[in-house]
Amino acid sequence: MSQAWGDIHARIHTNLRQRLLLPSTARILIAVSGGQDSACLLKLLVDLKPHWAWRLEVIHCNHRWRDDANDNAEFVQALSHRFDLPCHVRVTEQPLTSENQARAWRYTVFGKLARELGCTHVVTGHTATDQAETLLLHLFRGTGLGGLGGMAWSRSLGGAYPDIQLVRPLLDLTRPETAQFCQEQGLDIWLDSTNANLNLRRNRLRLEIMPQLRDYFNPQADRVLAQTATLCQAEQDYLDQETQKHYTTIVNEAIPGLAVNPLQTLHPALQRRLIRAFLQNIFQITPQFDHVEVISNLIFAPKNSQSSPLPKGIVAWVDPPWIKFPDLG
Ligand SMILES: Nc1ncnc2c1ncn2[C@@H]1O[C@H](COP(=O)(O)OP(=O)(O)OP(=O)(O)O)[C@@H](O)[C@H]1O
Repeated sequence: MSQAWGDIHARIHTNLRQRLLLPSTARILIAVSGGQDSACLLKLLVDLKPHWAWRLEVIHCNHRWRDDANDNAEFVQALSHRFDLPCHVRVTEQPLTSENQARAWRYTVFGKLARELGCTHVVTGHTATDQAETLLLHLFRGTGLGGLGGMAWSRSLGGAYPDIQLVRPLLDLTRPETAQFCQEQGLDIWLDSTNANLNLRRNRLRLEIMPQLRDYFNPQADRVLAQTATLCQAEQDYLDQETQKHYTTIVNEAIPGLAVNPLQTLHPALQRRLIRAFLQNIFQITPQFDHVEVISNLIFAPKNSQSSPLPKGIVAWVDPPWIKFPDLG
């Protein structure tokens, strides 16, 4: 056993044990695109299977995006058969026009198949590098704490499949590590031609910017950014709870308005969150930073002060003890 294999094997095993990610004897559906991360995931679970007595199955989703999509599916089937695992391929019937749509379709497929097969867990090959890239993409786009939160190690698949857990056992491995693992294991990987397209922001980040961050700023850049994402997630969860706690005291949906006096006593972070939640719930708008600031500025403003217009032409005004908003019915 090579050093790297032993090291990664032990790290995954420890994470599985300490975080209670995948119980012994569980029936597990492994999501495999054929890329280096999910190939690494597949091999690691196969290696660890004797210890945990899992039953493993593989799912590959064919988005029909590329001419070689069928070859990609056959590649995953061959990889699965090499390890004696049943492989299920699902092909989309409707054309998928965006990454988000494709992801939503994949997760429905995962849930449906897991239910059919009696699998309690679906696992994906998301890594610390994915966490780091997502955090940077959100930062550049402009975001609050919410956009900086990382993916969880384990969560319910949700929707129609709340009883099925989505687990990401590789969240503290980096892409360079999964690449090295695949190479040392002599594991063929499927090279997705679209991954080389530098017009896609994530590819630019993955192929050019992340290597520079590792070389010039911190060799552990992926991991420290992923840790930041984890911290942001926890703080986001806490602030969400606090927002919920104050919402009914501050918000009057019938007026509709915000109660100025209790709002004045809160920290600006909570004030902003309450305003955002109010605008979303009452007016179904997704407020930008400036929209929330415009309302924040009314919290200590004199009577009859007005905001500049928000989306849908909404203008708020101060009428103590309320900041009032128009009733759009
Ligand atoms: N077509 C697919 N079929 C099954 N699972 C998929 C598919 N695409 C992605 N996944 C799952 O989601 C995870 C993250 O997807 P993402 O698109 O970030 O990875 P990728 O670049 O396609 O490939 P990989 O992560 O395997 O290197 C994958 O590791 C895999 O577990």
